[in-house]
Amino acid sequence: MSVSDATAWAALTEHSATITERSLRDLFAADPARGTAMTVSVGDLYVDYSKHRINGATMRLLHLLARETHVFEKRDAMLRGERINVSEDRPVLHIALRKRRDESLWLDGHDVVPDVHGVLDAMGEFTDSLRDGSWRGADGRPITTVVNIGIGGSDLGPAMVHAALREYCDGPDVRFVSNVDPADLLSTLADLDPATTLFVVVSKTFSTFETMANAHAARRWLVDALGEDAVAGHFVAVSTNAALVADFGIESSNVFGFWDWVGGRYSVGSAVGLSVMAAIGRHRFAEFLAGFRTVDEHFQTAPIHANAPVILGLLSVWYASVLGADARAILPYANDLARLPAYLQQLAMESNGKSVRGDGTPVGVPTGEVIWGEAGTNGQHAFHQLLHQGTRLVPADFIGFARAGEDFISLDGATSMHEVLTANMFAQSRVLAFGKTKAEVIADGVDPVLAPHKVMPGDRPSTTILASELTPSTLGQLIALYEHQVFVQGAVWGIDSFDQWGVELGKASAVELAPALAAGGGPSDAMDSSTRGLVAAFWRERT
Ligand SMILES: O=P(O)(O)OC[C@H]1O[C@H](O)[C@H](O)[C@@H](O)[C@@H]1O
Repeated sequence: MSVSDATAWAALTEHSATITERSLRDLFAADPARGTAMTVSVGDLYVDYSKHRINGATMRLLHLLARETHVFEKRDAMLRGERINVSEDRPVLHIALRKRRDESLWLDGHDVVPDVHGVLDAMGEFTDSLRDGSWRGADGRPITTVVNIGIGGSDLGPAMVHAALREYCDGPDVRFVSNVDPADLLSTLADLDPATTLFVVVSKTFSTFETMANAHAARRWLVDALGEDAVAGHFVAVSTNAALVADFGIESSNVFGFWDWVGGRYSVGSAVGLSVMAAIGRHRFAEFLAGFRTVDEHFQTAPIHANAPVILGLLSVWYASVLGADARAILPYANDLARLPAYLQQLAMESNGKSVRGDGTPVGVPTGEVIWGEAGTNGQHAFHQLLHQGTRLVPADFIGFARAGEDFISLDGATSMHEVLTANMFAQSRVLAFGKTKAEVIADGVDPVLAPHKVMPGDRPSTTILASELTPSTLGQLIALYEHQVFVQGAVWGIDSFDQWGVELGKASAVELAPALAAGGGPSDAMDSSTRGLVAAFWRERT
């Protein structure tokens, strides 16, 4: 059944007209307990969804929608290892990465948990040797810098997590190179000594052009300085493709594997997190995985009305598909989470930016939102104007923490900077929701002619996720919360959230075009007139 055929769908569409006539001021006045009732706790995360354009009836209809679209059956099919990634004929088992050693998860008669822990143990031994200095580079000195080379899921996850856990990084310096733009690699290597640098080449397929180009360039940089024999001590790989890693010249003992049932954008808890483990150590990495597990277990067991990823997934469907919101803002009030919006862009948009369902038929309703955002308070001085007074509906996710690792006293000598930061986060969601009427503006003494400019419309929805502190565990919880939210969206829409065919044609087209830009190339009549013009302009500017 297509989502638009569900009984709940017609009911939600009808209900949307009446609920959006009611302001959030009105809804809060009608139910004094709303601000605490419309909340859910999972692990260390307190999730407040009271500032959404919903009431109890909306939630009941959304629950019906989840039942009619078999969200829980689809979740259970994923957990049983069924091949729910239909277009690639693969199971989807990133939750296995977070299982405890004493648990099991059977796939085709084989328990994959011992495999997962075997790789984690190997990662632990390797990263211990980097961290204690016993892994020696070509001239006998310990490694001081790890350079992670990867792109997409092989970069965004480890880069985001490494930045987020800045306060926990006590191992070698870790840097990230992803772009095929030579500027990325050059700027990263500029101040490095090859003898104390180790490269981690991360690629699920080990055939991604950008990663292979950067890895080969890095190899040349190293070999030019230290000779061919140095490669073994300065390159390790993370991949599912052992054969291609061997062709590159990395020893099999220096390869950390994972499996095709881990999607790239769901892989930061696998060996793809090797650089993170090097930075924070294996015990902190275990805490990170335990954080995921807390939310995995909640997703599997919590009833529908108290299941945080289910609630958040259904709310995002409500906005994207029923109320017509095209975008969602991710606003972490934590500078160390500055890369979270980029990470969630891949997680959400590559998963659910689809138009057809698993069986190839059209979805029939708008799907994945445009995800964007910036760390607070920076965004307040840039784009929050549009959120507050613009014409578009952009639900926002505010993410903040009760405690800061380190803090400074603020300007008034009494409040800390972290307290001011958090006050800003609470204030933004409050003003977005409740606004300021024309009468209130005029009551402040504003000239009635100018008052419309200062009216704050309100009724701008948001979720607030408040955690105790940004730690490996709470970060794992937050990521798992979003992973499962994305799952719930895809389940309602009936799409395959685990493939990414939309990125393939662009890659093939770049390969086809590259010779036209290389020596001896140039525009050709076979090209469309725009591409021909661009290639001609490229050559004009070159010569
Ligand atoms: O890890 P790799 O195989 O190198 O893939 C890296 C990335 O490239 C692909 O184009 C996909 O769009 C991403 O989902 C993937 O994470």
